[in-house]
Amino acid sequence: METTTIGFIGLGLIGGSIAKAIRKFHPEYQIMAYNRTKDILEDAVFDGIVDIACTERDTRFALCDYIFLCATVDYNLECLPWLKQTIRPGCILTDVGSVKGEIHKKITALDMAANFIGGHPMAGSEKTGYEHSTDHLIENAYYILTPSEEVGLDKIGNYTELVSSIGALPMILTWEEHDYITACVSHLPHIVAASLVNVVQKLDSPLEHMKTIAAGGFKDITRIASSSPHMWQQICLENPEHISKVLDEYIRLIVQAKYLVDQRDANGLYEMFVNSRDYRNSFSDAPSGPLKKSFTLYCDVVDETGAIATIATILSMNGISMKNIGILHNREFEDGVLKIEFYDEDALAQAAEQLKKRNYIIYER
Ligand SMILES: NC(=O)C1=CN([C@@H]2O[C@H](COP(=O)(O)OP(=O)(O)OC[C@H]3O[C@@H](n4cnc5c(N)ncnc54)[C@H](O)[C@@H]3O)[C@@H](O)[C@H]2O)C=CC1
Ligand SMILES: O=C(O)C(=O)Cc1ccc(O)cc1
Repeated sequence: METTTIGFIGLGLIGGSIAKAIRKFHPEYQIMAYNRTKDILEDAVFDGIVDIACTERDTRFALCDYIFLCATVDYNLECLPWLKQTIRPGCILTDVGSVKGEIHKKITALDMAANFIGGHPMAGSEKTGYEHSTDHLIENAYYILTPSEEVGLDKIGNYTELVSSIGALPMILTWEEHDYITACVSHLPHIVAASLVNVVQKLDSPLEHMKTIAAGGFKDITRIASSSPHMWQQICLENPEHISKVLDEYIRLIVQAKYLVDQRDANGLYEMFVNSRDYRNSFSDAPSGPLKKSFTLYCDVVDETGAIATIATILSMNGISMKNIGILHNREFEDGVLKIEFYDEDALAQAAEQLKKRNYIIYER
């Protein structure tokens, strides 16, 4: 039986991470890629991630069962007319862009809808480039699929399975739903983070006291302000109506907050914070989906020799088996935490209890 062939146009943070995840879970698949920077392709071949390094408009893309468009939005769009002439009839063409409207409109205009399923992994980082890609970036993250209306159910089924098989959680939405939802939970937060950082820059004195003492809360809420300015510029330009609509509501809430402050409205202010606290606490940080539930805790550790061994010893002395242990560096835990995975809920609860007893700071998700 012929093996599945997957093509990538653009092999940066997201393309590289998807390619690495496919290599991890489907080592037998054939992966081909084109990237503007040749060195990246050479690295990916050297890493064993890519089998075939392609040139621009390489005719070998005709062999692909899936093609992931993971370059910049404008380049992805630019490739479509050529892809229309190149792909084979059964090929699933997909992208990873943060906004879906523009590509769907272009796909329809080019009469390519029978092959196109938009994609958007809801995971990323403020860093870009293949060198920051990992095989676990999209693990346990929602992966939104926006099938074109003309795409067959068999293709949707196959693509959904592929997404699940590489550890992500597929969720099907229309592109309109996608663009409205992400305007609120992804695009607005980036604008808010940028504005917060800019307000400090504007109001701070030459001695930069504000910048110096900005504490954990400020850093948490503005971490995403370090993301790629070019990428977020493009996202805002691609999704202006939805972003403007959610900004209207956000500005209304900010004006209301100012009014409560100006009025010294103790009850109103309290209500505002109670409401946001309770609603935030009701968010699930651990997405549930077709994947097996994972029983994981995160623990702050001092960066010194033996710190991990001490924790491992505490757990084993209490008869608690670990499935996995390792240092995790991501945007949420800026300085790195120890991630410990257990086999079941009971082991997780016991481990949390034992570590808290010894004053370790534990985060459960
Ligand atoms: N960065 C993030 O956190 C997330 C990004 N996305 C989406 O993924 C897409 C890609 O983002 P990243 O992977 O972060 O960017 P990136 O900058 O890491 O990767 C883009 C890749 O495309 C290549 N490229 C750019 N122009 C090209 C051209 N003309 N020809 C060939 N290759 C070209 C670059 O060399 C680079 O390797 C964006 O559209 C973004 O909306 C989606 C989810 C998360
Ligand atoms: O939640 C965010 O905005 C992120 O930090 C990572 C990210 C960036 C861009 C996306 O399209 C999806 C996820």
